[in-house]
Amino acid sequence: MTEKIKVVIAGVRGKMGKEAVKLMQNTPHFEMVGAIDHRNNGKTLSQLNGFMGLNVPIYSNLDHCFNDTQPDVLIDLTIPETGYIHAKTALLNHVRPVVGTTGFSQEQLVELKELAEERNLGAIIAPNFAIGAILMMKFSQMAAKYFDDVEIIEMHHDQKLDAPSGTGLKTAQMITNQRTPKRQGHLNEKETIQGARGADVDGMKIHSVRLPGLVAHQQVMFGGEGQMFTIRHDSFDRTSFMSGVQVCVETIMKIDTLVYGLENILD
Ligand SMILES: NC(=O)C1=CN([C@@H]2O[C@H](COP(=O)(O)OP(=O)(O)OC[C@H]3O[C@@H](n4cnc5c(N)ncnc54)[C@H](OP(=O)(O)O)[C@@H]3O)[C@@H](O)[C@H]2O)C=CC1
Ligand SMILES: O=C(O)C1=N[C@H](C(=O)O)C[C@H](O)C1
Repeated sequence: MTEKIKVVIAGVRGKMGKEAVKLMQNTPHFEMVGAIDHRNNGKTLSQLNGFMGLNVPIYSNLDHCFNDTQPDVLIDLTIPETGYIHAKTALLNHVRPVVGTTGFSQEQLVELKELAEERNLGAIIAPNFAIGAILMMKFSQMAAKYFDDVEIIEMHHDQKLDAPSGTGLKTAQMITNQRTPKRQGHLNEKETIQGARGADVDGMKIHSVRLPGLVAHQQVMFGGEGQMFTIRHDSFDRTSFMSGVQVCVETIMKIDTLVYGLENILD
């Protein structure tokens, strides 16, 4: 019998955290050994609303949690500043981080990659766990070879902290690998209200929409002579992310470097 993968989840009370806990319960080869929650140190999950019967210890301090529970993997679903500290602390404790939290800087990604490689540990930072979103990004990268003019519109719920979204930023980076930098729009274009034309990556634009009712949506629009090509993905429910989380937890046990983006580990 293969051994179970022992997992700690940070951000358990959050929208993504709750789904990740269900994934643990429904996956026989995963075992949730601890939870990180800055408000409920010392309790067990079963003492919180919505986690009936789950006798999992809660910690606010990662070092204590790792020392007591000896996990293989940390899944982080918190906020940008905390997610970065959690990923770093995990690697320093020989625990492999699967990070869904978005909003990391380029410097933070480089630092975590160096740390993972120094320690020969797997680490995955996945701006989007949904397979449809990965395909949207890959197809956008393909299309960018033929269209230089592109605008990314990412749309999320209004509780989101980071803008642009991790997915929007990753899409722009993937397109940049194919597209010759080009300043889009009219040469003399002027914003009469700052920000009207969106964020700029090598002359391509990213627009962030935040509205109640949305979950996670993105469309990538390519314009050419007399034509428009639009690639769109919608996550209507956070269950859409969970098969990707599962693949990450399984894969991270077999790699010894940091992978940024699920597209790099899917067959
Ligand atoms: N990669 C992907 O596919 C996806 C990534 N995300 C990302 O995942 C992250 C979480 O999203 P979501 O679940 O919607 O957000 P929520 O706001 O619903 O959940 C965040 C959770 O993190 C907790 N938290 C905040 N600070 C700390 C801390 N210092 N220590 C421990 N826990 C902390 C919050 O607790 P409290 O409420 O008490 O502050 C809350 O329970 C975001 O960065 C989001 O962008 C989201 C969806 C998909
Ligand atoms: O905050 C969210 O909700 C999401 N965050 C990720 C992102 O920033 O791209 C993934 C998904 O879009 C949902």
